[in-house]
Amino acid sequence: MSSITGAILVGAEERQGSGNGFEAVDPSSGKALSPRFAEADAHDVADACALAAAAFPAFRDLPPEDRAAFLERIADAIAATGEELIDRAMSETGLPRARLEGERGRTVGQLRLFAIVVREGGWMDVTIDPAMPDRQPLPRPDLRRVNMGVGPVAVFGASNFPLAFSVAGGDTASALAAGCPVVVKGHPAHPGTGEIVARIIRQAVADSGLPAGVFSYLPGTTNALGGALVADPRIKSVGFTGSRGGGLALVKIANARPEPIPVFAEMSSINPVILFPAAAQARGAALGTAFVASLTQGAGQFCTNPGLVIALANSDLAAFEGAAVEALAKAPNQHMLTPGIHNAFQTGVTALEGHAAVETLAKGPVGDGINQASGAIFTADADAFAADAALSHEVFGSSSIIVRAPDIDAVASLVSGLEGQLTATLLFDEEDEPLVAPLIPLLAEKAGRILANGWPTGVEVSHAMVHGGPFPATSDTRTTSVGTLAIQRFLRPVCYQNLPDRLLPTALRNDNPCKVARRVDGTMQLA
Ligand SMILES: NC(=O)C1=CN([C@@H]2O[C@H](COP(=O)(O)OP(=O)(O)OC[C@H]3O[C@@H](n4cnc5c(N)ncnc54)[C@H](O)[C@@H]3O)[C@@H](O)[C@H]2O)C=CC1
Ligand SMILES: O=C(O)CCC(=O)C(=O)O
Repeated sequence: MSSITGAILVGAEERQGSGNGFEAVDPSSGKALSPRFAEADAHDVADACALAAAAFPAFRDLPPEDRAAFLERIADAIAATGEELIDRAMSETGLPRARLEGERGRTVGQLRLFAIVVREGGWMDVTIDPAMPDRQPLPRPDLRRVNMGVGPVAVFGASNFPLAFSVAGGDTASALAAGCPVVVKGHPAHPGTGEIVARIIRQAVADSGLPAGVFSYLPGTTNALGGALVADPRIKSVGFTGSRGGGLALVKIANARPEPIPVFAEMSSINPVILFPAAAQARGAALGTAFVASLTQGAGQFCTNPGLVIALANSDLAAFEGAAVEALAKAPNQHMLTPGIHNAFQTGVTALEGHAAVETLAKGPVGDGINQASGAIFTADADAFAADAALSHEVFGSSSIIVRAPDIDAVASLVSGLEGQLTATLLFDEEDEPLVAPLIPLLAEKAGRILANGWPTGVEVSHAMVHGGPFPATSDTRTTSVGTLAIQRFLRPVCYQNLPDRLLPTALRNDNPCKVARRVDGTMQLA
């Protein structure tokens, strides 16, 4: 029996909503998928947020071991989902089985990684400056600092990663790891996939003996729903992956609240790739082929998609471009995630095709199905690209512009003119290094991750990863939405001055009952 009922999950309660609801659509056929999903409204938002606020103190103060075990319980249950999850995600997104199975593995892996992080305790950053009663001219008080969860977090699932960036994705995993209850606004493009995962989290909440408000799932299509969630005074932070317009709308709502809150929105990036001359000469064709593989992966529906190549306009570029044209002609035509995303892609590509200063270098094969997008590669010269800001806007999908720069100064000037990016990629050989080195500090100002001789798609979930970057890549450049640093988004530091040991939070007590590494009087002490 299917575990998908179309319900709104407000803590332990299931609701059917009052309106007509909505259906998921299979992007490969355009057909609606049953069942109908309830449309959550402001009433559901208020109830979910009230429950989350009530659950917060107990969840925040849960011993790290118990919170880690809760994350592992969710991970184990997602890992054990059989075909139903993958089949439903395939129907709702058009993504292939292997990709979704990989994404399930990544989702499980990141939950387990956060469990390790929670147990290890470094996230608390326990810092103790012991009292110095005899210090002259003034004594120093006893000061003890620890990080703790900020409160309930609103999470907006992404359309393009129905598992790893959705209901139990990185935002949810890092918020739960930080001790924050989560209210998910599910993405309307994959509500069934969302519900299966939401039910798993809800069951883990119950099996772990946690208050039901630790997790709620609100399916819905309206902006009013997302707006009400961000505006609710009990929500203390927001995680979002999606469009620039959507992310900015939520930032505006969050800033207009009587109590403004942070929004961690990952929005738009064209991920510049810089091709240096020696690399172009030595292996231009191989790089051109690899470029198209990265560009067309998942129909280009990655925020890390390489939407811009900057190269020196010399004869060696021909091999790169020629191989890219050949590879694009063979690239499989893929369904895009939703009719809306497909339309946005077509609009973006049509605008570039019609742009007076842009030449269409190659188009991929045209499919005969609906919502299918053929990839597109354009070229422009450096002055034309720099003269029109629209050319550096994200076209979400397999679309990229190769910009031909006359010399390395023009490359630097193009980089300086770019908006903030998630990634910047350098393709170079050893002989190129004198040209590469001066660009690295410039790129570090622009991007959250700088890669040498690789491709930006496919983000490792690890401790050192930064999947963030200056605006508009994200709305808050100080952190990441992938990797363990993501937990910091949902923490705040609290300092306790001169409290008796018995009244301190457990992690700050003298005998270190949480067994965490601590900085005491400026020196790190291992547990
Ligand atoms: N850079 C990236 O990582 C991604 C970019 N996109 C871009 O977003 C476009 C649309 O795709 P979606 O994934 O549907 O993104 P979206 O930004 O339209 O929607 C994401 C979520 O935010 C909600 N939302 C959007 N605008 C809102 C508003 N004004 N108020 C309240 N809630 C709002 C939606 O209901 C949905 O749950 C794509 O064509 C593409 O341009 C999409 C996915 C990832
Ligand atoms: O490339 C990846 O693995 C992550 C991409 C991503 O964050 C996105 O497309 O939203």
